[in-house]
Amino acid sequence: MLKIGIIGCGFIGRQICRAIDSGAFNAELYALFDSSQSKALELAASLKRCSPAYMRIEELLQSVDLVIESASQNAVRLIVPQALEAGCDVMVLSVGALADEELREKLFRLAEQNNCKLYFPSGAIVGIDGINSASASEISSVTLTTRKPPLNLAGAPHIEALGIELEKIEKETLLFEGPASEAVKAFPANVNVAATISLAGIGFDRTKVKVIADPSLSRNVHEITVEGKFGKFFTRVENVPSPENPKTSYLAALSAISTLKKILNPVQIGT
Ligand SMILES: NC(=O)C1=CN([C@@H]2O[C@H](COP(=O)(O)OP(=O)(O)OC[C@H]3O[C@@H](n4cnc5c(N)ncnc54)[C@H](OP(=O)(O)O)[C@@H]3O)[C@@H](O)[C@H]2O)C=CC1
Ligand SMILES: O=C([O-])CC(=O)C(=O)O
Repeated sequence: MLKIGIIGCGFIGRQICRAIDSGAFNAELYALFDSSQSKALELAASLKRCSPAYMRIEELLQSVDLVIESASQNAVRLIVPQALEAGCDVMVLSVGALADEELREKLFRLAEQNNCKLYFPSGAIVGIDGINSASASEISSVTLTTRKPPLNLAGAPHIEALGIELEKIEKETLLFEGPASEAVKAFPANVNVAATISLAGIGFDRTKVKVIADPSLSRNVHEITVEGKFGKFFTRVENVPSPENPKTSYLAALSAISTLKKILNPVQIGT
């Protein structure tokens, strides 16, 4: 049975643990790790069927088959290379870390050398299936427009660097416009989706991103427009934010759970 280790026991990590704990998967939730040991222990104690152990990273990587990173871009930089070197498959949620070309090439090389799989769930967006299909031919442009309630953007380096007072925003306001390579650094906990789109499509420099704060919204809205030889498509999702971490949409956790299902299931649907 596939042994799973979860790195990061926040909103997404908890949702994945609960899904495995429901008994829906033929997999064992074997180990947890979080920078807060008490958070991981609390999560483990809340589960009914599974009894994952809290482990040091080195021990966890020697014990599991699949590592699910649901922590931070920093965790991707520090832990994912070690996980691949240890022969683990890895699912990455903090995809924005892959804007760093050196890290991206290192991870792809390690995955190949160690015969491991790297999984990037669709996360909080809809349309990755279409981008995957379209990229079998030529894509000419990809644009992501992300709209969030202003306070869901709190703490982002871009907001802090410019001293933007989010609570004073009274109407729809464009806060950022630029390539995905810059967007994921400016908003590392808000537009990981831009990185996933870049990986699937035309890369971090050609993928254009707009981030808009909109006080009339209660949901996190992502729109994608893609044009290429196939024609053109537009997707829009209005995501319910997690009550525990409103920067993150519920759909992102569901997409990780769905990716796990896909990994375990012999029947594959969609691109
Ligand atoms: N791909 C996508 O579409 C999406 C990706 N995300 C990303 O997924 C990740 C998880 O999201 P979410 O569950 O909402 O986040 P949370 O903040 O709710 O949980 C993350 C947890 O991981 C811990 N953590 C952070 N860094 C490390 C580390 N280096 N080692 C161990 N633990 C660490 C945090 O601890 P502490 O609080 O102490 O830092 C926290 O407990 C985030 O990076 C988020 O930006 C989110 C939404 C969509
Ligand atoms: O959950 C969302 O709406 C998107 C998000 O935070 C991210 O991509 O980092």
